[in-house]
Amino acid sequence: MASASNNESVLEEIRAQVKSYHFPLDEVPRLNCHDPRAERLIQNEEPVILTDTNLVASALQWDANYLGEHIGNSNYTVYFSNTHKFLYYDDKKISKVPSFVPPTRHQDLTFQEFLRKMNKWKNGDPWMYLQQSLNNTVGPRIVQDFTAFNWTWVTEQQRKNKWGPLTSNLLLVGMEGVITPVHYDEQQNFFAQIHGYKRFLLFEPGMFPCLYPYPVYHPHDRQSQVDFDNPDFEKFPKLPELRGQQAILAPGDVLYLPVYWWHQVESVPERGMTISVNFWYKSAPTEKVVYPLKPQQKVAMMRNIEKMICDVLVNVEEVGPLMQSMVLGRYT
Ligand SMILES: O=C(O)C(=O)C[C@H](CCCc1ccccc1)C(=O)O
Ligand SMILES: [Zn+2]
Repeated sequence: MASASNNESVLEEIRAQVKSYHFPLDEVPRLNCHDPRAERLIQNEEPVILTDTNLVASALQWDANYLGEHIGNSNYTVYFSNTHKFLYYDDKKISKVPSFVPPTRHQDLTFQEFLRKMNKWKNGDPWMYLQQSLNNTVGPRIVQDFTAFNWTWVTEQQRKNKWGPLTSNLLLVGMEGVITPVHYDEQQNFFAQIHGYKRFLLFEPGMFPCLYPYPVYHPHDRQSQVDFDNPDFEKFPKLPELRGQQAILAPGDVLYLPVYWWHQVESVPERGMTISVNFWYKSAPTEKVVYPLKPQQKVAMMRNIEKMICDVLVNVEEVGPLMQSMVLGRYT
């Protein structure tokens, strides 16, 4: 296990190597999970990198060969992209947008088939990203490692923060350099880094007006329309107001990624393949509404309003014009 100090020096090296963007980035605090400041950040639903949780200590031995040997021969969803970006889309919403062209393809492969493709990958081949919820088809050794996760700590966090049930653990195995573009999720997330280095760009929910998500009915619902590598300031005039934080995760680190917080995830280039497991929890129900509403609550409300208008109008082409006639010249 790398000592804390040389983790810090590698992280410093990576901070110097990673790409900079048009917006400023502060550093997400990196704290020992026993530090009361860490607890307070989690209670305030703010991101924090937690060290010494031992959440996935039993998996720190995982690498491509270990997984190839022990994970079993069931199928895993492997995404393919002609670029290093993997923009997620919801298959179930494609019917609503006939012109939609999926930016990635996916195939079910055994882990061993995935590894074979990885080992013979050459420039010009599609990029690959394995993304699959862990299930009971994994081999006994992986079950043992999974059982040995620090469930005491994470379950205590779930209880203290009044979260709902754990909904899934997504296993992520990415080639170096792959990127999941900026989006938000509707669940609380403890993101555990197991192998390799991942860089998160994080933006608070209140940055919604600067990130221009696709319509709720669109297959890219919850994803930003903005391409950080080619920002269109005409189409997205509030983009210059964007500012965020970055979190670089080393093996063993756990990022608390609060619900509704925007994030882009990069497997740091030239640092090898990355292996991660996330822990998605249903968020706590709103007990007592307190005014002014939090940005997260406004996002949830906007989503409900969009969904209702889509349901009533049926033809999604009419949604924009209706909302514009409601707002333009009246609220603007
Ligand atoms: O854990 C998270 O929330 C992440 O975004 C991690 C991210 C992959 C997530 C893929 C995905 C994106 C949108 C909807 C469902 C699945 C990565 O590590 O590349
Ligand atoms: Zn996400």
